[in-house]
Amino acid sequence: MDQIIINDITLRDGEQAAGVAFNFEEKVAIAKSLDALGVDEIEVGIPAMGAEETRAIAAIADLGLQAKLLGWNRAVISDIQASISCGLKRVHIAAPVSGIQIATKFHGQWRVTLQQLRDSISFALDQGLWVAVGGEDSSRADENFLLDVALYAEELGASRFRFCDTVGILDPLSTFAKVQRLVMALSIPVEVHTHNDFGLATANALAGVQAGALSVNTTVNGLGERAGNAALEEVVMALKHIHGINLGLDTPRLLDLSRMVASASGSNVPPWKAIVGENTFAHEAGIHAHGVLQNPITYEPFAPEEVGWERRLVAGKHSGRHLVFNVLQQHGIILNPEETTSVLEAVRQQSIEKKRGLTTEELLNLAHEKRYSHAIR
Ligand SMILES: CC(=O)SCCNC(=O)CCNC(=O)[C@H](O)C(C)(C)COP(=O)(O)OP(=O)(O)OC[C@H]1O[C@@H](n2cnc3c(N)ncnc32)[C@H](O)[C@@H]1OP(=O)(O)O
Ligand SMILES: O=C(O)CCC(=O)C(=O)O
Repeated sequence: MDQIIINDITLRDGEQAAGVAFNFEEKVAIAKSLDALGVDEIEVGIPAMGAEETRAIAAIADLGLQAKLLGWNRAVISDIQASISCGLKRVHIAAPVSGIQIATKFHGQWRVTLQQLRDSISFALDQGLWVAVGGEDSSRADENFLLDVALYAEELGASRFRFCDTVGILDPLSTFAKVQRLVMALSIPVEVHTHNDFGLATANALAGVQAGALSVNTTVNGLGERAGNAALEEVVMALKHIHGINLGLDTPRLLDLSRMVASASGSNVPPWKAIVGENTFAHEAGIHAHGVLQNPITYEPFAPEEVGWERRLVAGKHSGRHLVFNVLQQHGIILNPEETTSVLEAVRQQSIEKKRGLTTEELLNLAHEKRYSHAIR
């Protein structure tokens, strides 16, 4: 399998999540962090949105980042002009391809859709731009029409075609079949763009890659329209550890990037969120901790340091003797078996009362109390 390109769209589809609005500084900082991580491409936003957005995009274009920058455009010449005025050299041009969307946006006039696509691609190429084309709602499009539009875009000079599962209705098998059909028919690379409406965005993105897509759209934390997009951190780590495709990104930066985007989007990451959630490398359950203490891979798919985390042992309702003994030992307290059992019982009780795991300080206090009560017995 060739090198896979990550085209991160946090600054475009990510920011389209309802209620999310990055300011100038946040957009620039996120672009810099994506670049430092090593993503190949960044879809920086939608220049047609107007002055504030173009100011941020132009500032990002001025940074001289390694990553290639793309502006998102409708198949409308004024959108492309706005991209050019930001200093962008690459444009993504989107056209609806499903009957549903052509009915809504172009009153069912598919010829007009194709004319607008042709005019905007030709205009962009005449201006010396690199052009990618997106088939919006590809997954619900008639497959022959989709293929015709993609071939038409290729013939007009587009350098890549984006297959969009715009409302996230595919599963990995159907994604594979639809993407493979395009890959086999086109000479230009195919990009896969997936949504998480049924929780399948990452799985579908990976299926797209397995089908031959050479480029994947991702967003940090999976931020995006409705239930979001394929999460950057999930796609990158799954490609590496499930499919053996190491993109060479500086993955220990993923955690800080996730926190930056969570803060800028005002959307906290749930603790159980893959890769960047705070429980990803936390172990409370006795059997897990017992295993991890001997060999971390017993209950971890890869080392926490790879993505910026440290492993944590949390004393709580489900803990066992080994965890309690070990955490206290790390703090210089060696308990005998009787004391350990007694601390463990108290941990369970307190955890239920507090409805959370205990902090290290709370565990240490408990250990001191129990030791003292055993000593004076
Ligand atoms: C699946 C996706 O994520 S697509 C990206 C969606 N992102 C956004 O919408 C966020 C940014 N959007 C905006 O700021 C605005 O919608 C703008 C600036 C693009 C357009 O704003 P407005 O002129 O006020 O139009 P509005 O948003 O109400 O309607 C969208 C218009 O774009 C048209 N349109 C939608 N998609 C396309 C397309 N791919 N190509 C050409 N025209 C399109 C619609 O038919 C409608 O046209 P009309 O004004 O002639 O009826
Ligand atoms: O780029 C396109 O064609 C549309 C992308 C998109 O955001 C979507 O289809 O969900």
